[in-house]
Amino acid sequence: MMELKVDLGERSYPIYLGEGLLQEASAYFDKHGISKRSPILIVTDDSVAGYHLQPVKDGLQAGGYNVHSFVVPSGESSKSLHMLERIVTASLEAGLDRKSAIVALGGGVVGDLAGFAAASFMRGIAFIQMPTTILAHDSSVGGKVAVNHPLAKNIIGAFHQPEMVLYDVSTLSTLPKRDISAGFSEMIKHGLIWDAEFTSWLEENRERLLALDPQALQYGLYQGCRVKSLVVSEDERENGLRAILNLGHTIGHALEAVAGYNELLHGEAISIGMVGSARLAMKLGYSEEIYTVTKRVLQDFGLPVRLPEHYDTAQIMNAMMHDKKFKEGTMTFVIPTEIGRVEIRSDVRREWVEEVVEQLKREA
Ligand SMILES: NC(=O)c1ccc[n+]([C@@H]2O[C@H](COP(=O)([O-])OP(=O)(O)OC[C@H]3O[C@@H](n4cnc5c(N)ncnc54)[C@H](O)[C@@H]3O)[C@@H](O)[C@H]2O)c1
Ligand SMILES: O=C(O)C(=O)C[C@@H](O)[C@H](O)[C@H](O)COP(=O)(O)O
Ligand SMILES: [Zn+2]
Repeated sequence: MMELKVDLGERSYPIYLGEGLLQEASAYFDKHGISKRSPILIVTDDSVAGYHLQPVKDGLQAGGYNVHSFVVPSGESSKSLHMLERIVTASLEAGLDRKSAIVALGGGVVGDLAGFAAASFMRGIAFIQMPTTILAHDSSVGGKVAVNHPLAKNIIGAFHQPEMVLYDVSTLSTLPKRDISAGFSEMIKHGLIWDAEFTSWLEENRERLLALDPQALQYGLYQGCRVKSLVVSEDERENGLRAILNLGHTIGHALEAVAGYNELLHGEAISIGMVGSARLAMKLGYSEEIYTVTKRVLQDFGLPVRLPEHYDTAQIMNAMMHDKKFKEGTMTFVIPTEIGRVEIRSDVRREWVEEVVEQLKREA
């Protein structure tokens, strides 16, 4: 088992990463003082539930915890106010109180949704992340929790840090192929924004990673979590540095919203968005090499780099105005300046963005 700390003063917490951790959930809950006298609610989705809900429930019940569960349909559409209300109903029916915890067992959708339920129920109760996707090495760390609005991604949310992240990597073996690739999109992002060596390592170890070789996978997840926790520890509430974690997201989030959250997976939209950011970097005078490497590594991991023709550029431009980095009438982009380095730029011209969106439709 490997352990990393997210260093946030009194809100600090550990990320436990290893095989078979879900079977030991009860011992971790004991270690973190989770109450046995107040009910716990596990939120999961209908795919994950089939594999992991019962064993996790059984283990916690055997350890003396009073466990309830709520299962949402799998997919991005569950990150909605409607589903949030249903979780609150389930929490009230199960008798959750201010000493209760909500547990997210699943990928980023369940993590963001259950986390926002924990942040808002009774104005905030304890929250535990049990990630089951590769992408969730990103989403389970850092405390950003939210649901979507039809017009804007993650626009109703909060910062609410978990008590711990219990990352059982043996759950990843049942992931569908498309979600494996999508998960690597955020891992590649962590390399591109922070660590050129890690980016090269990802390229060199692509085959092992895509085959879910346990050693390679755990190293990759550890490095991804490390970058994420370093950045979050510096700037918990995105007053500055944390925005670098948004590489590819200004365009990517707009694509997800325009498509009604049911066409591109988050990791896929971010992949296209990162190629867009590399193209914007060229317009700002940075080298073509950044674009070439970004596109190559994403394509090698089976990720899309081309925007399907039917996406309307004007709609994408409008959706980008709802980005949380859009302030005082100015769009802000995370721009790669070399592999492993990015800059936050507010001097990107609107016509360049339009051109880049059109270029993304012709990406080979
Ligand atoms: N809060 C953050 O900092 C943050 C960071 C990155 C992404 N996100 C959010 O995360 C979401 C995407 O997360 P995701 O890619 O994990 O999506 P997801 O939660 O929808 O999971 C992907 C798919 O895999 C299935 N699944 C999950 N675990 C499985 C397992 N072990 N075996 C088999 N199937 C499994 C799910 O049912 C789903 O169909 C987006 O909503 C994105 O906005 C949040
Ligand atoms: O944790 C962050 O900060 C990130 O930007 C990580 C992103 O991968 C993630 O998709 C996040 O939810 C985006 O944040 P948002 O504030 O743009 O909604
Ligand atoms: Zn993301």
